[in-house]
Order: sequence, then structure tokens, then C-alpha cells
Amino acid sequence: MGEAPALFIDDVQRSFSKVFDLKLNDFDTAIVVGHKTYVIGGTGEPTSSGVRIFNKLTGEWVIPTILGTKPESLKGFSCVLLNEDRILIIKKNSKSNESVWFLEVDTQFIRDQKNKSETEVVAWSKGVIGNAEQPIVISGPSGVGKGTLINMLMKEFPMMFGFSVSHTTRAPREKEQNGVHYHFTKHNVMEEDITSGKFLEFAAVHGNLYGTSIEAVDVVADAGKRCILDIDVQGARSVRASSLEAIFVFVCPPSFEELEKRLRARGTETEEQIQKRLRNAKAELEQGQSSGLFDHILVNDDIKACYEQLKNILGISENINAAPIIANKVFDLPVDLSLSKTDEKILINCGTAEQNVVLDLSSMKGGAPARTRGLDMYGFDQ
Ligand SMILES: Nc1nc2c(ncn2[C@@H]2O[C@H](COP(=O)(O)OP(=O)(O)O)[C@@H](O)[C@H]2O)c(=O)[nH]1
Ligand SMILES: Nc1ncnc2c1ncn2[C@@H]1O[C@H](COP(=O)(O)OP(=O)(O)O)[C@@H](O)[C@H]1O
Repeated sequence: MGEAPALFIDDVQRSFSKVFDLKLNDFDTAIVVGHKTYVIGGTGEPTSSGVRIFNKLTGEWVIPTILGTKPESLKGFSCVLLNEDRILIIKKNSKSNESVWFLEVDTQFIRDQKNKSETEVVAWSKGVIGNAEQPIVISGPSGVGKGTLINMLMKEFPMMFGFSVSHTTRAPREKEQNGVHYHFTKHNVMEEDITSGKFLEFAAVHGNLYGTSIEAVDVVADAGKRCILDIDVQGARSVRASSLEAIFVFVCPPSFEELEKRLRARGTETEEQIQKRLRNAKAELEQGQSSGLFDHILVNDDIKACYEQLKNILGISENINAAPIIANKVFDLPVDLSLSKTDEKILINCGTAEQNVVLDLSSMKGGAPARTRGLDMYGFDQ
């Protein structure tokens, strides 16, 4: 039966709101983090899954900036504070694959955002149940073969990898499709989206704007696939500083002359664009090889050999797709659930339902502004 639950969360919340007389609405839930009380609203209206903060020291209410993708509705939920920095929220009367959410209140991401904006900030992150394979960031100069290597991976392991489709302001090449190779967009639209917090990272590269939207990464995580990002060195640096916890691979050419040859042979750029890309390649090669930013440096001389090395780095072999994919069991969480916490496990007490459910957070990874991955959920007989 495991260890006894250490804490019955819902009882604590009830007694707390009585003591402080916070005048909560019917669907509001309050949770204390240090001297702040976070009131999470859940009337079910689209505008109501809001958050307000009562600061006990100043006696004031603050409406924070809310980042990340919020749950569609929060009509009925239980919550528990984790590590003093995020609130785990379990939606009642829901399917387990849609039920787990985190409201980050004091993680590194939140602290960085608070420093930037000098306001209160919180961020939503949806929990994803299942294996948390690390995303892969692939960088390298234009023409080195990043796209070729990524295509080989996606073709050989279509169930395993998903490509993070970036946004760019550059014009599409002849064979490029909008939404597949890139989301082609206008400069002012992309700038607005960056300002409103939709991007995980962005950079000006070869005279255009490129960026990874939070959604691009979330779509891949939601499909249960391992995300591949093809981004430049500046973008890799931003992702390194984010919560994505990726593996960073830098691809080099065997020589500068060979890089130039490949870039020309591809035939997708004008002479002026080729010259710009070659100039930038020098700086990129220097930074990529010397910054310590990358976990692995590959030389793409022979494409087959380079691809094998990449697969080794990712710990995959030919027969991996032959292995059956075991889907995560989906539980129906009832309306009368309550939570209790023991170490890194949350027991979801399912009231009269036959089976309780355990949410195991011990391999939790990632977090706002993207998904929180690596959660495990399994049944627990009463
Ligand atoms: N920071 C960042 N760089 C990107 C992104 N998408 C693509 N890039 C990089 O932008 C550069 C130019 O890409 P592209 O125009 O497709 O040319 P290519 O590298 O020659 O195929 C490459 O170094 C890409 O890795 C992104 O979302 N963010
Ligand atoms: N190892 C290699 N040897 C020879 N040509 C290569 C090799 N790897 C890639 N190429 C070719 O070089 C060109 C640039 O590769 P691409 O994958 O488009 O680079 P990137 O995505 O890094 O800009 C393509 O025409 C591709 O077929």
C-alpha cells in the first residue's frame, strides 16, 4: 500500500481560508506560498481562470501577469504546493491526460520574468504524462547538413521524433510549405507575438527574424514525440537558459571550402545571400566550437557516418520503432477527488471510485513557458 500520506491538502486549504477570511467565490481556491496567498479562480468562464495574489505583508491584492497557456476552464479542481515554487492543479471530473496543470509562482523562469517586468508574474504549464525524452537542439552553419540529418531521423523514426516548426520572416524557398518547414510570417506580426510572450526564443539570423514559438514545442510534446529544434547558436543559448532541458548538438563541416560547395550546390540562395551566410558561418563555427554551449560536436563529412554518430548520441538503434508503443492509461478522475502528498508522489483519492491514482513527479522535467514533462500516472487499489 505504500507510505501513509503526509498531508491532506484540501483540509489545509479549507482551514486556511477560514483563518484569513479571504471571501473566496464558490469555485476559488486559495493556497499560501510564503507571505503570499494565490487565489485561483475557477468559475468555468473563459475569463475566470484568473489568478490574484494577496500579499500579507502589504495587505494588498495584486493581479499578476499570467504567462503560458492556461487551462480552458477550471471548474472544480484540487491543488497542492510543490517545492514552494509551483502549484500542482488536478482538474476534477476530467480525463487524466487533460487533468494535470502547474501554476508556477517562484521557479527560475518566474524569477527571471519578474526581474524583467518588475511586476508579479505567474505562468501556466500543462503536465504531460509519459516518458520525458529530452528535446534535441541542432545548430550549425547554413549548408552544413542540419536539415538533411533531421529529415533522415524523422523518416527512419516517424513515431519517435517531431520537428519544432519555427516562425521566420524570410521568404519561402521553392519546395518549402507553410506550416511544415516554417511558419512564414510578417515582421510586425512576429514582433507582436514576441512581445506578447508567445516565443520560447528568437534571433535575427542572416538579416531575418527566426523564432521557436511555445506552441511549436508543445504540439510535439502533446503528440508524445521527442522534439527536434533546428536553430542558430543565439537561439541555442536562449534555450539553454530556459526550462527545456534539451541535448545540444553542433554540426561542423569538414572544411570551409566544402561548406561553400554544399551551399552553392543546394541552389536555394542568391549569390548575395550565400556571401552573407558564409560570413556568418565563420562566427557561428567559432562560437559553436568554443562556447561550451554544446554537449556534442559532430563533423558532417560522410553523411551516413555522421547520421550514425547522431543516433548514438541520442541513444537510439534501428529496431526501436519495432518496439510496441505502450500508450499511457487514461483514468477518469471523479468529481469528488482529493489529494494527498508523499515525497514526490501525489495520491489522488478518488472517493467512491474503485481505484485511486498515483501521480509520480520524481522524473518531472521542463516547465513554463512550455509543458511540464516526465509525469507518471498509475492506478493504486484501495
Ligand atoms: N534562433 C533560431 N534560429 C532558427 C530558427 N529556425 C531556424 N533557425 C536558424 O536560422 C538559420 C537559417 O535557416 P534557413 O533560412 O532555413 O537556412 P539554412 O540553415 O541554410 O537551411 C539556421 O541557422 C537555422 O538553424 C528558430 O526558430 N530560432
Ligand atoms: N555529408 C554531406 N556530404 C555532401 N553533401 C551534403 C552532406 N550533408 C548535406 N549535404 C548537402 O548539402 C546541402 C545543404 O544541406 P542542408 O541539410 O540543407 O543544410 P542546412 O540545413 O544545415 O542548411 C544539401 O544539398 C545536402 O544535400
